[in-house]
Amino acid sequence: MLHVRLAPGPAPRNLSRRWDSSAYLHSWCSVPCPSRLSLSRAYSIKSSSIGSATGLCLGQCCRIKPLSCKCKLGRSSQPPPDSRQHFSASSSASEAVLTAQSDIRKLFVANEKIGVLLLNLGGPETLDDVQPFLFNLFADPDIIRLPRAFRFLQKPLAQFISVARAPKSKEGYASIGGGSPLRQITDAQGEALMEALCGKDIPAKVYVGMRYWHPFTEEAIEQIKKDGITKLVVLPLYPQFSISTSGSSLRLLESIFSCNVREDEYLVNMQHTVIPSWYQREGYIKAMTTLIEKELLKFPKPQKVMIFFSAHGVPLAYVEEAGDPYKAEMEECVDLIMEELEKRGMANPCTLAYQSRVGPVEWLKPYTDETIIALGQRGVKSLLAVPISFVSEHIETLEEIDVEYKELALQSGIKHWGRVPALGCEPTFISDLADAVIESLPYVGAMAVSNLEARQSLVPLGSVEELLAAYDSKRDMLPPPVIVWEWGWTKSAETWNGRAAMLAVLALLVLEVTTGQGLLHQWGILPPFP
Ligand SMILES: C=CC1=C(C)c2cc3[nH]c(cc4nc(cc5[nH]c(cc1n2)c(C)c5CCC(=O)O)C(CCC(=O)O)=C4C)c(C)c3C=C
Ligand SMILES: [Fe+2]
Repeated sequence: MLHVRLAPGPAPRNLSRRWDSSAYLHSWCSVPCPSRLSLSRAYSIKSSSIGSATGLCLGQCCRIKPLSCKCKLGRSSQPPPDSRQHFSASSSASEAVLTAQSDIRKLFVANEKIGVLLLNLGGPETLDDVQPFLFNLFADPDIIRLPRAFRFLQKPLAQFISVARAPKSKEGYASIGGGSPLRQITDAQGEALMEALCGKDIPAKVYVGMRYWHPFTEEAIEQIKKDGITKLVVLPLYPQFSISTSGSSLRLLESIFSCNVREDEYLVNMQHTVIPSWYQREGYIKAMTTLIEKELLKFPKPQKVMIFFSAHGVPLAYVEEAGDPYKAEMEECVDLIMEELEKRGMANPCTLAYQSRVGPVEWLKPYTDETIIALGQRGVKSLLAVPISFVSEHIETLEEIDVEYKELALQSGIKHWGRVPALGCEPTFISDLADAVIESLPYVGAMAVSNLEARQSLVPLGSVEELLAAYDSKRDMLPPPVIVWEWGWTKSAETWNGRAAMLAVLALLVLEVTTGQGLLHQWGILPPFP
């Protein structure tokens, strides 16, 4: 069990759009926001161990030598964590600012070395990387949930699916230049963040740890260790929390820490804090709104444009069975952006849908492709696509949205199409990330220092731990069956066909693994039977 100190959560919102997966269009309603897991806080834990990554120090100004850094101390205008508010609520003023300054100054007096670990998904850099990258992704139990009895099949199944999917994926990566731009963009964001922190008088080194490709999180932790970082802020680059993204990376960190706990004194003394999600931050919301505003103005009639938020989907069971807050956070995020747009005098209609589903199970609805067709049928003529779940350009913006969905939209009767670029290194956004890091600093190691049990795990008590615990307790369960059987080529039939195919694949794999004979061995995908 961990001790964790939570910063106060966002103030309750009293304006909320009612999101209903059966409806494509949403309207304002004055109902209180439903209670939900609030993860948008900084959690402090003293970790038992920490380790590696790619450092991005830009040089002179940001060297991890706080006292000789040319950054001036005491200019920070960040409120301390205890006084943090939801951005639409008013924040208390100068007293809070002073407390923050003195908290942060204390870190310098103690001559700490501050590190920021950016967590991201990673992407194949060449076409040859695609299949091994997919293997890493599908071998992650937070991506493919096998029943406990079938866990031994996780890797053979990952091998099978990655080989089967690689040709289609390769086509996609080939069409965007032969690889994912994710590493380059994330590195650039890391550099920009380091500069922004330095500009706010916080010398820190930024590391990038990817989940499924280079630079891997393990490498980042090794580098952090080599650099002797003493206080680490863990910042997943996903605005909204999902078990499948930030959750998976945090679980990996947890396992790295607990593997090292007995043998590594440095990691035992390392203190860190996690910022699990930050979709509600003022700078992020404003930066997104500004990007949307700019693109709207490119349409012939900006006020008539349907703003079409397209989020990466997750299987429905993550939300409904495992308590993933992803959908709730996504909906609130869209509400906040739309509120900000309204404040700026724009009252466009909007829609939220989910893209990029993979495999035979049901995913969050409405689906992006079906929604585009429905909007076309309803006579919508102008559509502005807004990728909302990720802050870098990647295959799903550059290929799926820009090519596939655009084509579908034009075929569906939409005449004017636009797409909002991903945030990348947009200055307001980067500056806000730097603020998030600074606000979390006083929490680093604040609560768990004297708690031995805190050394056992990264995932803190409170919302995140509850969330992951709930997920763990359900992860053996397959998604609920489709209860109403419909005849014909329906979604229900598709789902059942998919499940039947999945079971058949599993049965074949069991046979192969137990007998050592079959196609996968013949093709050299599985090693020869001992
Ligand atoms: C918030 C963002 C993302 C969520 C949630 C997410 C869940 C999720 N993804 C898959 C399967 C695949 N994802 C792939 C690539 C990929 N996914 C995201 C983001 C989220 N995924 C990113 C940023 C990328 C990398 C893109 C790049 O430029 O390299 C892929 C590989 C690409 C492809 O073949 O389509 C797969 C497969 C699942 C199953 C899942 C939830 C369980
Ligand atoms: Fe994905």
